[in-house]
Amino acid sequence: MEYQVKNLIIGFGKGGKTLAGKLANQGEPVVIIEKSNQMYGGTCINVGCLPSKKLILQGEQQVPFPEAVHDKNQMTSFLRDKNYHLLADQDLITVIDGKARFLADHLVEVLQPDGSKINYQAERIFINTGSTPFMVPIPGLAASKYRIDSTQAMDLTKAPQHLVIIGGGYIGLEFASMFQHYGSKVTVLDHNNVFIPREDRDVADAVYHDMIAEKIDIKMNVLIKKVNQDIITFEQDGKLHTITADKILVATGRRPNTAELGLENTNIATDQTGSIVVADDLQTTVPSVWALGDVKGGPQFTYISLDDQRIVVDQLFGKKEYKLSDRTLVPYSVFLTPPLSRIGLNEQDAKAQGIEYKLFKLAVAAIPKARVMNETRGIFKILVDPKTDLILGATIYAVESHEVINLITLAMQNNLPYQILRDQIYTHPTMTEALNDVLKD
Ligand SMILES: Cc1cc2nc3c(=O)[nH]c(=O)nc-3n(C[C@H](O)[C@H](O)[C@H](O)COP(=O)(O)OP(=O)(O)OC[C@H]3O[C@@H](n4cnc5c(N)ncnc54)[C@H](O)[C@@H]3O)c2cc1C
Ligand SMILES: NC(=O)c1ccc[n+]([C@@H]2O[C@H](COP(=O)([O-])OP(=O)(O)OC[C@H]3O[C@@H](n4cnc5c(N)ncnc54)[C@H](O)[C@@H]3O)[C@@H](O)[C@H]2O)c1
Repeated sequence: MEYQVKNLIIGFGKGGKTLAGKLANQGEPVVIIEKSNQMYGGTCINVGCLPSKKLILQGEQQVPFPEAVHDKNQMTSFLRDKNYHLLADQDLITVIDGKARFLADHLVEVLQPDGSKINYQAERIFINTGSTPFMVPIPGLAASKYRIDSTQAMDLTKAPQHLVIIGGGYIGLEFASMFQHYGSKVTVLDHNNVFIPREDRDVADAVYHDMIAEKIDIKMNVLIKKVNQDIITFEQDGKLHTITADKILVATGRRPNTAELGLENTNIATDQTGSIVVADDLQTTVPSVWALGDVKGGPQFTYISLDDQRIVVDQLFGKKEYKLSDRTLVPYSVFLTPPLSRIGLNEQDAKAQGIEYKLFKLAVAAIPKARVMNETRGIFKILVDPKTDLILGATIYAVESHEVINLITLAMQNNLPYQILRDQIYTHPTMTEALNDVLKD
């Protein structure tokens, strides 16, 4: 069977689902294809941000792990159902279960769960297929029955006694902190010789020492030689070591979901990482085929996928002004306890780029709300341009930093001098009000 459609979206991720709603609001019909009925709404709500943050919070609140997993599952199934109906209940939107694959530039085949196939010839195609965990080629790792990914880690029936995590990036550190709260002994193995290398050393040292103080074992500069089921052999400082794990969580990055998309049948180009190559307006190398979110490479965050959708909508229905190159400020938060958040430049970037800066720094212990919350660890660092008074960047390692960072981003985005944040009336007691003090000359 072959259908002609105006808009075809492959993947029910953040960008794709939001775009589907916008297209329908413009009176246009849309077909959206999703390969798994457990993934309506995409990675974030089902197996990514929201379930992990729910488990992190419940771990901090000392909820027993099985209960926390149960609550997490209730939340994800509620959100999945809500997301499905938000689209499927609209007259102009058709949600199709099935795996999509290109047969030609504008021709897509969908393999449905019952084995039947439908073809769609589409005027416009939007690829939003996300990413999948990348399996490092360590001998024996793929065959180990102790190996899990982040999705499986969040569905365990009990917290492992000894969790070994390969990779000390976002997932590795967030899950290390989370499982430590559920009572697991946690060891993190990372091949980098520097811990969280993109951060300033004083901040990284503070995070490292706080994690070590919580008995999380972090081993850097590690070369993993082999995995024999639950035994991991690695080299560090020229010596061979072995450790035994109840579970081995592989958190060594995620790669775009392009391998099974049939792109070899098209003129859609990918780069050496498998990411779809896009222009500044997010069109691929085939006109009227766009890529949004993780699948196009670059930062892998839900809010990037959402913002990609803004670029596409602006091309289709707006002033055609908003482009990828306009997105210069992207904040992030690593949800440790306490969280580490960042926007713009830090000291090491400023020095490397020869940018002059004035540094404002405050220990979290000086903030009343931190005392109220019994979480006095961490630091605020804000860099300001001494000539213009504009904020160059901020790193906040502090409880609630994931909220405060958004206010600083807003100030930077709107070119507000730092004095505006310094002299603002803030509610009390809050972590935000620390900006009154941290920015004092
Ligand atoms: C454990 C974890 C925690 C995270 N925490 C955060 C966080 O706190 N904050 C944050 O911003 N980001 C976080 N992320 C990253 C974030 O989840 C992703 O960047 C984001 O979800 C990517 O969205 P997307 O729109 O690109 O695609 P996705 O949401 O991944 O959607 C892609 C969809 O396409 C479907 N699909 C794939 N191939 C096909 C095909 N051939 N045919 C049909 N359908 C297909 C998939 O099933 C999926 O539903 C986290 C990720 C993980 C794994
Ligand atoms: N809070 C958030 O926004 C959040 C949370 C979780 C995930 N995410 C997203 O998910 C993506 C994937 O997360 P991730 O942690 O898997 O990837 P990552 O790129 O953040 O970290 C991967 C880590 O694995 C290490 N590594 C790679 N190969 C290794 C090897 N052979 N041996 C030992 N260590 C090795 C790297 O040095 C790095 O520290 C991230 O890029 C992030 O954007 C975001």
